[in-house]
Order: sequence, then C-alpha cells, then structure tokens
Amino acid sequence: HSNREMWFQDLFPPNMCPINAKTNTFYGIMFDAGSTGTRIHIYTFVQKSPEILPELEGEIFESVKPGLSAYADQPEKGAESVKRLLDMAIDAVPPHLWKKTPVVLKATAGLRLLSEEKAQALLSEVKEVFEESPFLVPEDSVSIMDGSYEGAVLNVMWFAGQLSGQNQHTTGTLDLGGASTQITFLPRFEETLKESPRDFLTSFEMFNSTYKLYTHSYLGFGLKAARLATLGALNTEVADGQMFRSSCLPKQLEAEWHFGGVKYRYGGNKEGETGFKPCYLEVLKVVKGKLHQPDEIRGSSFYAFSYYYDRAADTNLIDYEQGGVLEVRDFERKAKEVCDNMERFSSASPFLCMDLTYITALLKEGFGFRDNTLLQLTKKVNNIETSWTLGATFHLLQSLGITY
Ligand SMILES: O=c1ccn([C@@H]2O[C@H](COP(=O)(O)OP(=O)(O)O)[C@@H](O)[C@H]2O)c(=O)[nH]1
Ligand SMILES: [Ca+2]
Repeated sequence: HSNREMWFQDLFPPNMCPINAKTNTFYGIMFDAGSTGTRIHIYTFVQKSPEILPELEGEIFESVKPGLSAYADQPEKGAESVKRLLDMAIDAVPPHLWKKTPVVLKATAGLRLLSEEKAQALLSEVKEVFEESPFLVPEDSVSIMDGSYEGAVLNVMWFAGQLSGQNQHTTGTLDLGGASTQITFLPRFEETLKESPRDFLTSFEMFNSTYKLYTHSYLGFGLKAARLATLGALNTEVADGQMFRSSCLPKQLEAEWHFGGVKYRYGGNKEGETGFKPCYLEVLKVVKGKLHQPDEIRGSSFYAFSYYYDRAADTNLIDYEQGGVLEVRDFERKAKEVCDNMERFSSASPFLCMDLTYITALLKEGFGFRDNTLLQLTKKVNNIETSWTLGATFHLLQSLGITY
C-alpha cells in the first residue's frame, strides 16, 4: 500500500471505526493551469467512516505544455488542450461516479498577467469543455486563483507534514513559478503581525483549525517573468524585430523565445561585459526594494519548491530525486561559477546564469535572507508530492459535502 494515506492518518488518529461502516470512495479532478503548463490531478480518496477524515488513496497526473496563457489569441485551442487531459479522467473514474466527481480548474500567474478580456475568453472556453463532460461542474469551477490561497494551501500541506513529526524547525515555504513567486510562513512574533501589510496576513481554515499565515504572491517575479524584466521586456510593447540584450547571457547568443503568447528576440552583450558582477547589477534592479522583508525570516529555514528545486538539481547542487538542504550562499557560489564560465555551460539553457543570479538576488535582496539561511529543497513532504492542488481538492470535496 502506498504511504500516501499516512499523511491524513498521522494527523487524525483513526478512532471509533463503526463495525459496519461502508467505505466511501470518491474522486476529485483538479487542473493546475500554470504559466508554463497545464496539469491534471485526478485524486482518489477513501473514507472509512464519518468520524475520520478521508485518506488519499491515489493520484493520476498528466501535464501538457505550453500553459493556457500561450493561447491568449486562440482560446478554443487552449480549451482543447484541457479537453485532451480531461479525457484521461473519463477512463480513470468509474462511470457510476462521474456525476459525483467535481472538476475544477484554477489558473495561476500566467492568466493574471493577461488582459481581463483575454483571460475571460480562455476561462469561458474551458468552462464549456467542462459542461460538455459527464462530471460535476461546481459553481466557480473555472477561475483565476487568488495568489494568497496558492501560498496558503501549499504551506498548510507542509504544516500537516510537520505536525506528524518531520522537521520541526522549518517555518515556511517558498515557491518559484514561471510568472509569480510566493512566500508563506507561520509568524512566531507579534512584531511580524504588526509590521506586515494587512493583505499579507490571512487566516486559513483547514482540518477544523484556523491558522494565521503570512502569505504573499508577487506577480511578475516568477523565473520566466524575471527573465523578461531583466531584459527590460516585461510590460512593454515589443517592437517588431526588437532585440533585448543582457550581460547574463552568452556573448554570441542571439535567439527567440515565446512567453505568454508574445515572441521575444534576445541575446548576449556582444561588445560589452558579461559575467556574474554585471549580471547581478542588472538583476538587482528587478528585485531591489520591491519586496516586503519580514525581520523574523532572516534566520529561519524554509522549504523551497518549483524552480528553486529545478535549478538546484540542474546544477548538481542537490540530487534530482532526493532533493537536499542548501544555504542561500550555495546559489550565489553556483551563479558565479556558471556566469563567469558561460561558454563552458553553454550546453544547458542559455538562461542558466541569469536564472541562478536571479534566485540569488531574490533570496538576498528581495526577501532579505542571510547567506547562511537554510533552504530545504523538496518535492515531497511525508511522501506526498507537494502541490497546492491536493489541499485545494480536499477543500473542494469538503465544501461540496462529498466527504461524509
Ligand atoms: O506539477 C507541478 C507543476 C509545477 N511545478 C513547478 O513549477 C514550475 C513552473 O511554474 P508554473 O508553470 O506553475 O508557473 P506559475 O503559474 O506558478 O507562475 C515548473 O517548472 C516546476 O518547477 C512542479 O514542480 N510540479
Ligand atoms: Ca505554479
């Protein structure tokens, strides 16, 4: 049996299991419409009796690239990519449960960056696909997720893992997506609650408890949005054939890149400087003074997900399967190594130097972490793939009364 179900069991010890209780099996379908891809999670839960919480029994996962926002001008094609994924659920969920299985899509930063009109066109095409499916389509089944919800769910997932005996010292989570980045933690000091902007604090109900969280999503500070910002191409009208250059890219490079339905031409500083120092100065302009720095996190340690994990694994700072623990300065060391030997690393993404330098600047100058702040890079907490989608699905099933 998978260890996955242990997650809920650890939290809520099974008690008083009625002898004749009927086991209730149910499904939830959650789409994560991220800025770089769309993913379907088909979760199976089993609930043995009304007194105990449902256990996660299994998950089917599939993903497609690019994300919905790449179809800004062809919403039907965007919806088609969702339909292809939804067809998997037809095979995965037993027909007699179709009508009881909710399907929901939550879009993150990519759609937040589009115009209201284009985003709505995409969402309504997707909604049509859902309505033509045999599944339960709740109200608000297709929406743009509130950034603070995204951070909160992810943190509560971690918190659930911590309660059952893991790493007691890690207080929060950092997520670095393509278009936005989130920081979330449980404040320990009254100071933090007093000094934080109001909309950075939220109470979050889950598992019948209320958690007070510090959480914020910075739109435009995801790794890919930061590339554009560094190049000076974010939120600007791109003229035909316009070239964006950076000291963070290999000198001779000239290439094209598509993001959010727009084509960008970019390249290295042919004549000018390249390397870590000039690159750091460029990247610094993107982050310096732009983020709120709560004092208490300077010495804390954080779980870090998504592109923090990917770039650390790409450069062998951590094992790709196992993850690992790093200090902030490890990212800086690696950034220097890559940026000051750009030709040697040219086989990997041409953005490797820029990405590592951005991560370094975001952590140090953005959030104000110390050189020795610990980051726990991980994909799984208590053997559960950490994604906001599981917490959100669980929440959904409870609110629909599908659990007992
Ligand atoms: O199921 C998933 C979905 C996303 N990611 C991470 O999130 C990054 C991309 O972020 P996303 O497209 O979700 O951008 P966002 O909309 O969150 O800014 C990927 O490269 C992964 O590192 C992941 O690890 N697992
Ligand atoms: Ca994401």
